[in-house]
This record gives sequence, structure tokens and C-alpha cells, in this order.
Amino acid sequence: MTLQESYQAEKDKALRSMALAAVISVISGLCLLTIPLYLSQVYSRVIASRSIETLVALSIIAFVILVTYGILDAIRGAYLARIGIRFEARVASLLLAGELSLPKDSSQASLHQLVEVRKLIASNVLPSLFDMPVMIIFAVIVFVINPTLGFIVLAGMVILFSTALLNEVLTASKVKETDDSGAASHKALSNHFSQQELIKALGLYPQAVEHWGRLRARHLTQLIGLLDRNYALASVSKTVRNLIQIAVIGGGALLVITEHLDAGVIFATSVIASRALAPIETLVSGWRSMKQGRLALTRLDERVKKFRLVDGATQLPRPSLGLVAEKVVFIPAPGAQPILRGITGGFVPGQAVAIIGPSGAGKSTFARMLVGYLEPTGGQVTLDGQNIRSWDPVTRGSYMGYMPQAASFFEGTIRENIARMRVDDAPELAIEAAKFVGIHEMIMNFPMGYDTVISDGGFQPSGGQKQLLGLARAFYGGPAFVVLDEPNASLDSTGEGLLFETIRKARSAGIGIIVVTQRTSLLQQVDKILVLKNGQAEAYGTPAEVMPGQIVRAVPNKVSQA
Ligand SMILES: Nc1ncnc2c1ncn2[C@@H]1O[C@H](COP(=O)(O)OP(=O)(O)OP(=O)(O)O)[C@@H](O)[C@H]1O
Repeated sequence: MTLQESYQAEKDKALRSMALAAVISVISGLCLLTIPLYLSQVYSRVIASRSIETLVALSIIAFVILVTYGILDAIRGAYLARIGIRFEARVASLLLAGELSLPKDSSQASLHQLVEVRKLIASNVLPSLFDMPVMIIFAVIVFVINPTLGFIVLAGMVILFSTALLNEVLTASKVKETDDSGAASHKALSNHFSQQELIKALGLYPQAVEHWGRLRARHLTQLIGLLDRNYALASVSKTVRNLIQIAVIGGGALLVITEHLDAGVIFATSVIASRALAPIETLVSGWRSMKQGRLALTRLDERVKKFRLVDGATQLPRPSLGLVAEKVVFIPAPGAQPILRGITGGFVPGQAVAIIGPSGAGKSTFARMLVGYLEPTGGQVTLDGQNIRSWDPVTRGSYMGYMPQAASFFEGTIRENIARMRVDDAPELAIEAAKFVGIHEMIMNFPMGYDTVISDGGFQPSGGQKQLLGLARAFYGGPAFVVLDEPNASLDSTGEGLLFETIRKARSAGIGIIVVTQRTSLLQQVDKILVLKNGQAEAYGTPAEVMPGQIVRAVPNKVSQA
């Protein structure tokens, strides 16, 4: 099942449940006819006949129906809240998985939008929408009682609907703008928190506050504009409803005088008219939240279309042929200069290839493309002949190892981190990976060994230790290919020795290694060298072919220019 199908299934389920809530709404709405009916009956029967028995009987019936209404209303509210919460709970994990499956531009925005959708489902706006059919029934009743009063109510409905439409016209673009500015301020805030080390060390509080404050102020200014309109229109609709009420009572009194209509019926009509108009009024005052919820749902739908994750995709066997880049081009944004300009290169199991070249040549970009983090703008990357985009990312990830330039860790134990957070895996696997890289002893010297928790403000491995732990994570589970981006940047000579030994063992274990490096020492450990310069492959071959007799002395950027 694709993620889109799972999302659609959850949406359908929520819609079906909401249909049931709408039915409850109609039934409970009809219960509200009790008050005007009671009023007219008391007025026309009880008072005229002075019958206490009739009054008691009518009161008991009214009591039972109104208690039923109260129960149904509570059930509807609780039910809608549950539909919203269940939708959020089920869709949130789909969204998080989907966002993380996207190359490059994953964002938390869709999770915020999901919250908006849930708020709409559980708000009082939907019930007022569900009350619309009852509203029409009430209006028809007024017409049947007296067409003149019916026309007054109809006129009121038209005016109130026009207010709702005016609200739509006045707020349509503003809601979107406000939503965008809110998302921008959220993004800035999470960026500041991720940069807190720098902010604290350099005392950049004023700059951080000012930057976020500017974005937040823009959002809040837009929000107040939106709220002003909404409140103004809500007041208009309230006033219109009150005036209609007066018109119905006044008109009714006139009819009693001129046409000798029953006064009880007239007062009952005024109550019915008021009930008939109430849902539109709630709708007008809740227009902004409804609009925001609808916009959030539209954005979620659009976002979900982009997700790639497939549940239960055919499990492809462990790759044994090769990882191949075919004329890959990467243009970071429309109109920007290409970072990669048509690179072709193949990597096979059991072979180590170094990628070298000057700073900014595109080495890391190429490495990110090989692991599927970046998507080529042109060309393709294939794993065993199949475009990596068509591989299920979870399966593909289990066959690949990757160590980015800055090794970072989840909040969790050393074992969990080495095990790629697959907490249910056998602990021996993490130990195996650590031993493969030669850092079992190092880990045993941590405060709690493999159970030492890495956390912000808690235990943090040193730069070199991070690279070695990242290396163990890259080799966890016996991957077919491992991509290492400058794995020795923070390593001392002992650490480098471990890295070289790991590469040697990996080659003999049939693992394909692709290693981006600036250090010539590593070039002695590889079978081939790919030299990148200005986004192009300048040379590709064995060390002897690419840089005959220079391996030990050569500096990568000089090599690539040679
Ligand atoms: N979004 C972007 N828009 C434009 N240029 C970008 C973008 N992201 C990265 N670049 C540029 O792409 C180029 C390649 O970056 P990359 O990190 O791949 O280089 P590198 O060869 O790994 O360099 P180093 O050895 O310094 O790590 C750099 O010049 C960088 O400034």
C-alpha cells in the first residue's frame, strides 16, 4: 500500500465517521423544535383550557426530549473530538515517514497543518454546518406557519449567507498569507534552537530574538488584520440575526392585530426563526478557523502526493551488481548554476573508490546523490540496474551505509545509535558493527558502555569518537555499499588506522566503499579514484592511472588540476 493510499483510507474513515456525526446532529437539531412547540402548545392549549394535566404531560415530554438533546449534543461533541484526534494520531506517523522519505526538502509544516485539520474537525464550526439541513426544515416550518414571516426569515438567511460570502472574499488570500508567515516564523524558531551552541557561545541572543521577532511580528500583524475582519463580520451577522428576530416578533404582533393570528404561534415562530439563523451566525464567526482548516487540508493533500514511501513493497534482494551514476546533473534551484554537470561512475561490491577534488567541486553533493538524499536534476543513479528512486527507501537504506560529513546522533544509547535506532534488533549486531570498526574497547570505556545515552546537554562523544561511531553505524547490518564523506576529518592517527583497517576488511567482505576525502593518506587504501572538479569527473581510474607515482605526496586539489 502506498502512503497516499493509507492517507486516503484515513481520510475516508474520518469522513464516514463525520457523516454519522451529521446524522446525530440532524436528530439532535430536530429536538430543538421542542421549545417552540412547547411554547405554542402551552399558550394555545394549556392557558386556554387551564388544564394542569396537559401542562404536566407537555412538560414531561419536553423534559425527556431536551435531556435527549443534551445527551446527543454531548455525544456529537465527544465523537467529533475523537474523530479529529484519531485522524491526527493515524496520519501523523504517515506524514512523518512521508516527509522523511522526501529527498532534501522535508519539513515539519505538514504536521502543523494536520493539527489545524484536527482543530477544525473538533471545532464548533462543523456542527453548525451539519445543522444546515435542520435550519432549512425550520425555515420551511416558519413558511408553513405564515408566509410573511417566512419571507422575513428567508431575507435574514440571504443577508447572513452574504456576510459569510463576504467573509470568504475578504479573507481568502489573507488566510493563506497568514499561514505562510506563521510557518516561516516556526521554521526560524526551530533553526535557532538547532543553532543554540553557536548562539550561546557567541552571545547571539539579540540577533536570534530580532530575526525571529521580525518574522513573528509580521505573522501577528497579518493575524490581527484577519481577526479584525472576522470579528467585524461576526458582529454584523449577530446584529442581523437580532434584527431579524425583532422583525419576526414585530411582524408577528402586527399579524395578530390585523389578521387575528394566534399569539402563541407567533412567539413560537420567533423562536424557530432564531434557531434557523443560529448555524449561519456560528459559521460566519468561525469562518477564519474553517478557512484555515480547509487550507491546511488542501496543503496536506498536495504534500502527500509528493511522498514516495510504499508499505510492503517487494523486498528486493541484497544488491550484488553495482551502484552506478549515469550522467548525473544537479541544479539546486531553477536558474541556478549546476553543481554536478553530468557525472558518470560505477561502483561495485568489494571495491573501494575515493572521490577527491578541490573544495566546492561537488563531492559531498555527489555522495548525497549516491545515497538517495538528493535527487538528480538530470541522469540517474541505479542500484543493481534499478533507479534508486524506485527502490523502497527503507529496503534501500538497509543495504546502504552512509556517514555524512558531520556525524550526528539521535537522542538514545550508543547501541541504539549504532543500530540505526532499530531498537528491537539483537544487541549483538551493534557490538558486531563496533568490533568490525575496532571501537568495542572505546565504547566499553564510556560511562555506561553501550548503554551510555547521547543527549543534548548530557553525554556527547568527541569529534573523533563521533566519526568512529558514525562509521560503525554505516557498517551496521552488513550493507552492500557504504558512502563515507570525509570520514577521517577529525581522526587522529589511531583512528585513521582503524578506518583503514575497516576499509580493508570491508573490501574483502564484498562491501563497496565510496569515500570522499581531502587526505591523501586514504588514497593508498582504495582501488580507484574519481577526481571531481567543478561538478565534472576529471579522471577516473586506478591510483596508478589517475596519479602515477604521486599518491603519497599528492594534494587532492593539485591532483585534480594536474
Ligand atoms: N542550494 C545551493 N545553491 C547553490 N549552490 C549550492 C547550494 N548548495 C551547495 N551549493 C554549492 O555547491 C558546491 C558543491 O558543494 P559540495 O559540498 O558538494 O562540495 P565539496 O566538493 O564536497 O566541497 P568540500 O570539499 O569543501 O566539502 C559548492 O560550491 C556549494 O557552495
